[in-house]
Amino acid sequence: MRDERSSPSRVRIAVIGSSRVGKSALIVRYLTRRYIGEYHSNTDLLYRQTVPINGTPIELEVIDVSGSNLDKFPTEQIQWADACLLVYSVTDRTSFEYATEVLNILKKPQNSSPAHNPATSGMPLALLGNKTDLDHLRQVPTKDGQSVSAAHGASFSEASVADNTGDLYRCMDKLLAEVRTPQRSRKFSVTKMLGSLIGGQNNNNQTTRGSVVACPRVPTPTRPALAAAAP
Ligand SMILES: Nc1nc2c(ncn2[C@@H]2O[C@H](COP(=O)(O)OP(=O)(O)OP(=O)(O)O)[C@@H](O)[C@H]2O)c(=O)[nH]1
Repeated sequence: MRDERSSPSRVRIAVIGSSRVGKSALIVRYLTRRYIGEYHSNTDLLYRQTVPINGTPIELEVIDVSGSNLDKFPTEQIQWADACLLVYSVTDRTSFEYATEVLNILKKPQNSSPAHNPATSGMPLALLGNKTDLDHLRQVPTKDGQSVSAAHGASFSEASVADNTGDLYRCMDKLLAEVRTPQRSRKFSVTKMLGSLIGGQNNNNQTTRGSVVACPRVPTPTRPALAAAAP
């Protein structure tokens, strides 16, 4: 039975995956129900929106971890988050291997990885295979995603952000609902990290539409304004 008193008023999700798997498209789809086909960003983005979870308004913060810097493991972003969504493309085996690698690191015994610490232990995890509309190009069978997620205690979904299949909403809603425990202690200043994410004085590219805020760490002129996706 749910304990409403333990519900956090704010939930932070890190969305992690290789480049071009559809992380940005997925986040914007979830937050706005709209699909923007082309994004160009080589930096992390932060989105904020108030969403109702089981009838309770939750302040949702989502970090879209850029897939351009895969050589640098996203330790800070994972430590900042309450839950992680690992995204791969079913048409890209390498992206599945990267998501598996991240799950492996997160589940390694404590102290064997800088990302694994008391702040990430027990963190809700979800694995999502995107682009199921491109089934003719599929390189990752559904059963592979199922077995890897089961082995790591992560929930598993496949979805097409382009086709707006319902699984992506169920996946995100489930992850949010799983974040039931009070905010964990953190190893570093969240305020400082958010300051670096949104770029301090360089925050003049911030785009707001309703309660969705996209905050580029550095100006990214090639990224279309989020407002373009809204009615
Ligand atoms: N066919 C198809 N294309 C998709 C889907 N989701 C996203 N895309 C496309 O995949 C490409 C990459 O999407 P992005 O959202 O920019 O991917 P990303 O993971 O944020 O990429 P990085 O910013 O490089 O990390 C874009 O051309 C999207 O239109 C999907 O469900 N089906």
